[in-house]
Amino acid sequence: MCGLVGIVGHANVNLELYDALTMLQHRGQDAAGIMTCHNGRIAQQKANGLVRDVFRSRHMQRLVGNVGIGHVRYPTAGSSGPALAQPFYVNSPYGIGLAHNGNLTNTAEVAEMLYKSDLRHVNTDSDTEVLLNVFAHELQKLGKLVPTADDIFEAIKNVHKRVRGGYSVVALVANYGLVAFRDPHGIRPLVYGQLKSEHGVSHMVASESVAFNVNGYELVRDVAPGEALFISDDGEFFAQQCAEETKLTPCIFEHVYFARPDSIMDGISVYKSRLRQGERLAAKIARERPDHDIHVVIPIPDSSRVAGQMVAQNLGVKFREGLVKNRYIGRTFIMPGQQQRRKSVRQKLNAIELEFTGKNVLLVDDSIVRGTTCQQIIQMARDAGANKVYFASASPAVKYPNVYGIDMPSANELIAHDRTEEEICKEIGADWLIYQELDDLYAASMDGNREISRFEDAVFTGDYITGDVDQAYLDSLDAARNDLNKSQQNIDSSDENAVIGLHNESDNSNFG
Ligand SMILES: O=P(O)(O)OC[C@H]1O[C@H](OP(=O)(O)OP(=O)(O)O)[C@H](O)[C@@H]1O
Ligand SMILES: NC(=O)CC[C@H](N)C(=O)O
Ligand SMILES: [Mg+2]
Repeated sequence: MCGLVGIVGHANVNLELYDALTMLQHRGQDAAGIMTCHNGRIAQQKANGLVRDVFRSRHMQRLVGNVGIGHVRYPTAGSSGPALAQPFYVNSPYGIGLAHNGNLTNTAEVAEMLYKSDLRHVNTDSDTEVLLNVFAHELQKLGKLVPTADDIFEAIKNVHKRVRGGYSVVALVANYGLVAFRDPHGIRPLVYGQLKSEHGVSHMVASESVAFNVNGYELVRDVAPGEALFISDDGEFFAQQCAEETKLTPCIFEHVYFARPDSIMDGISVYKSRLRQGERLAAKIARERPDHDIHVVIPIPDSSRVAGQMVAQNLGVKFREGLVKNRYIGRTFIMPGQQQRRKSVRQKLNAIELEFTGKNVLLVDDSIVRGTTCQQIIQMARDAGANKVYFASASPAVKYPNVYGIDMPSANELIAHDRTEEEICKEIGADWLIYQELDDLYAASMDGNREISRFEDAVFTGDYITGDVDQAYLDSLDAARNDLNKSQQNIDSSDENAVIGLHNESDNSNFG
């Protein structure tokens, strides 16, 4: 998952972009980038690392302009090397920078068309570079020296016809303004907000509404599936539906894990959705184990805290923070390799022994994906002297790959793939395991927005809503991105002879 932001303001927007990216850091820890435009000149800084490490004051001084975009990256295509950090840039037409959250499912075929029919060169394995070139080509075809909002929307209509998958996008068109659009299913989130001041209205588009809060912007609405926004350099706002068929089908995993609880997406408070997940999970536990002997409920920080509280409250059992999180370690699930993930769980979480010793403990997590976290935490609970260790997941078993922007490419790496619940329970070393029902997970989110009748839920069901994902595609994704191959790609990309971004700064040192 990546995080996006785009702003059209009245003065330099670099600091607002930076603050927004820090609020979106949980969506991508691999690389960060900001691109701004002033008097037709584009400036950018992007590199591997966290937001606080990538941008120094000397970069901020150069990132001038009242229009800009920003990105934090969690790779789902190509390596995690610096050449694939976003935004991407193309010089023709106009000079366009683009950042993307999601994943295209027909990248290979579109890349081939770009080369053979559109005569465009793509220099990396990034699906985002492909997406940018499709947008640029469709704009170029219109042959306008000065594009109107309608021209931009026309180009986006053609982008929707050519690409498949999940994509929320922000783009900067030099001298003209900010563009934002969302795929026809609205798989990845995108929200629009405003700040009214004595200078007029400033506009912001972002992955999550928390990016508005830090900057004092008000959430106005979600960008609709298939819809595009264009905000000109001088703040004129245009919006148009650009897809022929649309149906809001947002990713349910945002509500389980990815989004911050203080965000509101597609009209749903993520916090309330997680509270309801906890209520529903407690009800299932009470049904299945009316005479349970749980002494204490302990959440696995961070993401399961909210659901965990409701599980405890509704079961009438004590809630205790028995695991302390090291605040300087990031999210483990979105780290690129299994070795790094495994090590991070131990660095990140530490048990308070007295909450475990001699007790029957119910550990609650939001999800079990590869099983890295729960296996280690269950062992920690035993080492701390727990009597019985039960485990509850606030989402159903994750059995199938994700192809729309979450890096779960390989079914074989998922602990629940081809295993029964009993086998999973044994594998993770728990005394008992319970999963949320899919209907209950749905209800927890739908109660926040009754207009949504379906979520993108393929990791639980294997049903891919874009209709183009077949076994051959899943096999090729697995081959390209399983942990072993990915680590090789990442070694290759860190080689000093590896391709570096053509428009990158040569100096990415962190001093100054
Ligand atoms: O089964 P696994 O492969 O271990 O993946 C699932 C775990 O990973 C995530 O935590 P993470 O540490 O990434 O972030 P968090 O602090 O937001 O919970 C998620 O919340 C689960 O705890
Ligand atoms: N997680 C994402 O949204 C990834 C965006 C894009 N596919 C990349 O790999 O850079
Ligand atoms: Mg977690």
